[in-house]
Amino acid sequence: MSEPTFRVAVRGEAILTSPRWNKGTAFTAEERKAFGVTGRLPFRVNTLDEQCDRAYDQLEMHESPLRKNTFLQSMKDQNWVLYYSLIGRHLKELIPIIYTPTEAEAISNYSHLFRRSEGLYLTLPHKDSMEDDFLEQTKNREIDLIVVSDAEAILGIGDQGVGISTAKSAIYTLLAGMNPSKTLSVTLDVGTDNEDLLGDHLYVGWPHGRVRGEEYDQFVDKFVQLVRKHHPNSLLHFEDFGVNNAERLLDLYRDKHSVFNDDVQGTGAVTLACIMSAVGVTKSRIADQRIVIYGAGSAGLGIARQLRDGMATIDGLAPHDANARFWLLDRFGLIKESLGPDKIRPDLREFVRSDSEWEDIPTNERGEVGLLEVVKKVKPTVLIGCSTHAGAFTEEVIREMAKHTERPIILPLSNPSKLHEVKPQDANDWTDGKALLATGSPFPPCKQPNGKEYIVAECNNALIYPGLGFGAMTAKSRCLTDTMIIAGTRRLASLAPALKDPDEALLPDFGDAPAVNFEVAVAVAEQAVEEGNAGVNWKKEEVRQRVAERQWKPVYGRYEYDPNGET
Ligand SMILES: NC(=O)c1ccc[n+]([C@@H]2O[C@H](COP(=O)([O-])OP(=O)(O)OC[C@H]3O[C@@H](n4cnc5c(N)ncnc54)[C@H](O)[C@@H]3O)[C@@H](O)[C@H]2O)c1
Ligand SMILES: O=C(O)C[C@H](O)C(=O)O
Ligand SMILES: [Mn+2]
Repeated sequence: MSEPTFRVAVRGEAILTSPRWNKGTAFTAEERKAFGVTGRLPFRVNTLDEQCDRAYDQLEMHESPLRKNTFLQSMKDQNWVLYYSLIGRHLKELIPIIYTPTEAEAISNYSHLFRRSEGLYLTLPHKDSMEDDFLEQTKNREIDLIVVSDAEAILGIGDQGVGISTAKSAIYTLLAGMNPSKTLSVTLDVGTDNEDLLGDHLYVGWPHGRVRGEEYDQFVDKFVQLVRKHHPNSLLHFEDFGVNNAERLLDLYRDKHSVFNDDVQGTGAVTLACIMSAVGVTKSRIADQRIVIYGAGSAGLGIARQLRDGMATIDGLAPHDANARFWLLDRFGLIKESLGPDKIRPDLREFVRSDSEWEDIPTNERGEVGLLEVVKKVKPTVLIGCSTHAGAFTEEVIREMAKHTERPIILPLSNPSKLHEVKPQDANDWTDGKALLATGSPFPPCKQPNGKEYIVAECNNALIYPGLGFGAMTAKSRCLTDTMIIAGTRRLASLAPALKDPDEALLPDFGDAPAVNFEVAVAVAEQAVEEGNAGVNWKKEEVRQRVAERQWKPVYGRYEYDPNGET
């Protein structure tokens, strides 16, 4: 690959403190002179490889994953090329450090680990100056992607006040090649109901109860309108909003802007790909599955809808018949009619079971039907957990499921790892190695009764969302349609190792996540072209090359000083 040349306007101390332009010891002698930093750097010029070796040695000195996370975060603040190259070279080892599970620990300690601000913080008491604050950071910038979170439901660890959007956008760069200078991470700080944070004198967010209702809606709307006005072609990615806002905001804005909710749509898509792979192993169809979903929040609903749509588009089942293949449970047990509107969100309506089916089934003292009873009656072929309830899939539940199903498909998806509904090794042991497993965070392989190892796939939305977003962005699509998402999902499913060998993992390895997300992006962009949503004039045959050309790679390139160049 030939080295790109950049005309850069930043010089002196400013270039050394710019994570976008800083090369540290890799500035050449000519560049040091041109940018006025000869006296600010030690003599030796290093290659990027040498810098990565040094950085990796330094990383190794930190023992705990959280300290490694902090070290890498500092490196991101100093030098993007080095940060992304280092992680790219040790992807499998370092994704769990910057992403799940370690990011959960980093976010819950955000105020104590805080060193340097990153991205944009829009705080409710500053709502009147929101446009100025927004423009201060974004004017004259081309922005392709905005990741926004109000941090109400961070992974499974709940309300964190300020948090996750930066890790999610770093994953876009690492796994899809999104240019980091064209991404913006936004925290909408509307307060927090987390008492620990409110009582912590070091808490850096707005120390106020979480604002809800009309005031919240107006605040979010003001932000979305700014995005639409100033960056009409950007993709707006919503992350970890609370269950009462996630789907609602998606529905509100999906016709007006290219929006994507990762917990609903990204999780739905990766899980559909995983189930497509699993039914390949069991030689059945998605439409034949009986699916129990434990935890009917954003992820649970997104998964139910995506699998239901998969039954319809892939197997031709009528949507109504497809709905009947699902049993959803939440904290009040099985979602059935008699729970009433207080306990059933309106968006769950299509999956509510009728009471008459459950009349003779034992309940608890509150009249709720628990998971074990549901498994006994339904005899599910698929059991999915997105409840944040660690250990909910007990030995009794798993053994009961395995009694009726030759190869139970079991996906404990709650993150981080400690919140998984069942440990994969336990599910493996309790099913005599028959379970087809995937988890939300990385786990080591299971030891099988026959002495072999079973690789547990990581069914995490990061296997697909970067590609979905990058595909839509490169094709300049006005929206990210359901059909584009299905195209990406099918492409991901087609890459599943289990398709070639049923003893292999249900999804591709995370070490291959960049290649996988590239394929997803190509499929999404092809679909956008085909359905007439693309804002580019590409033929379908050229999409692959065009997507590849637009990927940002962590290489330094040559710099020439130009006072009118890039900043
Ligand atoms: N693997 C992935 O890619 C992925 C993607 C999204 C979410 N998740 C994980 O799924 C979990 C849920 O995320 P979400 O965004 O849907 O959150 P959410 O807050 O929208 O939903 C959680 C749901 O679980 C329910 N719940 C809580 N305790 C329960 C219990 N004891 N029994 C039954 N239901 C219970 C809640 O009432 C809520 O409806 C989190 O742990 C998150 O990390 C994983
Ligand atoms: O962030 C993740 O690891 C996946 C998912 O979006 C989640 O909320 O758990
Ligand atoms: Mn999430």
